[in-house]
Amino acid sequence: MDKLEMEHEIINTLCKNNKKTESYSLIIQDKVREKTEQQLEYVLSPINKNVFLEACAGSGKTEVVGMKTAYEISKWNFKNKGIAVLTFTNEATDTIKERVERFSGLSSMFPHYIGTLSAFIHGFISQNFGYKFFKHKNRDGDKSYRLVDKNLEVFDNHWLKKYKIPYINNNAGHHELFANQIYFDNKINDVILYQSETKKTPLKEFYNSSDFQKFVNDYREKSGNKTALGFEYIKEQIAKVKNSFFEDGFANFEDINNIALRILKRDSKLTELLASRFPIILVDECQDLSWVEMNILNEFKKAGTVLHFIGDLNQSIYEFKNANPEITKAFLSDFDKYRLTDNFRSCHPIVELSNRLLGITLPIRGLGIDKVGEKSISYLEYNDLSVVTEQYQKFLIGVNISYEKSAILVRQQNLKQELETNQTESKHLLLDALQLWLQNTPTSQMLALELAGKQMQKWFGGSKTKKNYFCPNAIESAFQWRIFLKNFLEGCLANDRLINVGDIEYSIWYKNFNACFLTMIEKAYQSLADFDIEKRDFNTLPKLRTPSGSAKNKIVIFNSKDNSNMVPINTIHSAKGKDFESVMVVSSRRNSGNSGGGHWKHWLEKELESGRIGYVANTRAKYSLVWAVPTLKKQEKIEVESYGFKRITLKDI
Ligand SMILES: Nc1ncnc2c1ncn2[C@@H]1O[C@H](COP(=O)(O)OP(=O)(O)OP(=O)(O)O)[C@@H](O)[C@H]1O
Repeated sequence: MDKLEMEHEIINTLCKNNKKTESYSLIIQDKVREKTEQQLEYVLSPINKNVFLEACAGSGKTEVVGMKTAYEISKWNFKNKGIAVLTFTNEATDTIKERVERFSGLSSMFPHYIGTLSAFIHGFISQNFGYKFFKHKNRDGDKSYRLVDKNLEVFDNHWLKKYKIPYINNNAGHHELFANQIYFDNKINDVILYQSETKKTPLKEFYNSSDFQKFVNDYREKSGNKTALGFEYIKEQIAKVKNSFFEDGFANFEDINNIALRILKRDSKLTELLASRFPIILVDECQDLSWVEMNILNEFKKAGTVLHFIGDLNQSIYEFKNANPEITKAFLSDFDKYRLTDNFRSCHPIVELSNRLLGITLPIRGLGIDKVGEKSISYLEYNDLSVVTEQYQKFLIGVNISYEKSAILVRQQNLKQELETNQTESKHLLLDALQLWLQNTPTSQMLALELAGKQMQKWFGGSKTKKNYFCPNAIESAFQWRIFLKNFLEGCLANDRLINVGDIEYSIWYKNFNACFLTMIEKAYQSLADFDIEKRDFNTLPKLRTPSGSAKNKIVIFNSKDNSNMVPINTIHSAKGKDFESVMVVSSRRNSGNSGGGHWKHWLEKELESGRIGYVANTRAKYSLVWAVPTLKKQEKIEVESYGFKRITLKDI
């Protein structure tokens, strides 16, 4: 079919319902005619074949998925089975629903389903049938699972104590863990011990660690049993706790996916039933599928469901949840391929640069307007991060792009916080911490804890870094340290003389503070004492002295930056799927191994996730892309400029 014939077919199908008004038909005609041949070809792609629509950044795939869905459901004749369109976020679900409603003229989607993949897996599989495969106490006829977050802390959820994981404790360099913090990883066939997104340890690794091996060997020596505490035994003991967690009707997010996969693998009849309920499944942003999610969909495929995957493997940035573009690519090898290679969002220089950096050889075209000419790709060197935002804002004024339509993107939260908070060094740590605590915003309170921690560690001793709010080495729980700081600050707030600082001198505040701080620190310490290796006598602490030169000055209220008139700062992950007229991607200062894709050199890595992280960031920009990088050496400058980046000079800002 040529373009005209394709348009005709789609318009006729979408408008065939007599009830549809003339204005609706006109909108549909416009919308269909503005589509490219590639876009129309996908809308008309067969739904009896597995298809991969490889859609480059900015290619309008959301709209295409919406039109495809509307086209198929306009032809649909079944009442008891339908198409499932699966996304990864509620926001994406809403956008697709809105498009489908607009293109189909329908307001009820039944028997079709548009929703997140998680809601689909949980709602149609695990919550309905999990109890058949795992023991479930089935209280009052409720056979579902209550989802318990992996990050839920036992501190204010004492009920979790019942599910404490045996053998995992501080002796082996680990915190206590509870059943909500462990899950099975099918891909590596091992249990994962979860402490945080950056600290997940496979059980085998934990078991073989020198600390744990020492514990095992000591035990064997003491008990005279040379085979005691073997790996399989420990694993079984852990499984017992996990099973009782399930039995009581609890599960974490990963468990729910595992339960679904187990159901589909064990019960082919049920899988066939589910596959016949959803004979077609479309997955938007398929590059974000984790290993287990892909295997769940594979069970549907084996039972007869046709899969349409839509996405961009170059934007695969969820390694931490086990999403791997190589595995996705292998899975897609027998799918029919369709492509969208026109980027309508970004101007050509930005598209060309992004492709070159990642080594993309597809003929992707940048069709967005080129509004700022040779300033489309620029770099800004910094010595001092605190002035970068201001310089970028001046640059934006120069190229006539508004702050609201721009974004500053960073890889990591800590860089975001650093850019958001006031960089002027605080001289009056506790006084400033109290003022910030009173401001009661997440950012100001984080900074308050940091300042309070910095002062406290001078008294406690032993902390080297500002990580965990300067938690001293002798304190075994960084979490309890945070609580202690919070309790201390809140204790101070009860004292009017410490918070009413208008028109008084610093020396007076310090005098007031010294008069009462002992009581407050002792009170806050009560909850920390159990986690402190050292014994403390706060009576021996020196009094806090007014920093020299400020005694007779009136107190100036410490302020975190007023963020209301600033370019918003986002992490790259949270900017996925969005676009901005100008984007400044800020590189971390150092190219250390653990900056996880945060340094500009990582964005030049073609084969690695860090390169894709850079790609996602770069392709958010429509007219202007700026890299803020720490001052470059001569060779580095040559390298950056070889990609076409133009240096932003003082005269630009
Ligand atoms: N055929 C077309 N002609 C003109 N503009 C189009 C066309 N198709 C899509 N667009 C526009 O291109 C822009 C980019 O679309 P969209 O944000 O849906 O891209 P995307 O494929 O989801 O990108 P990404 O994967 O990078 O997030 C939108 O403003 C959309 O309206």
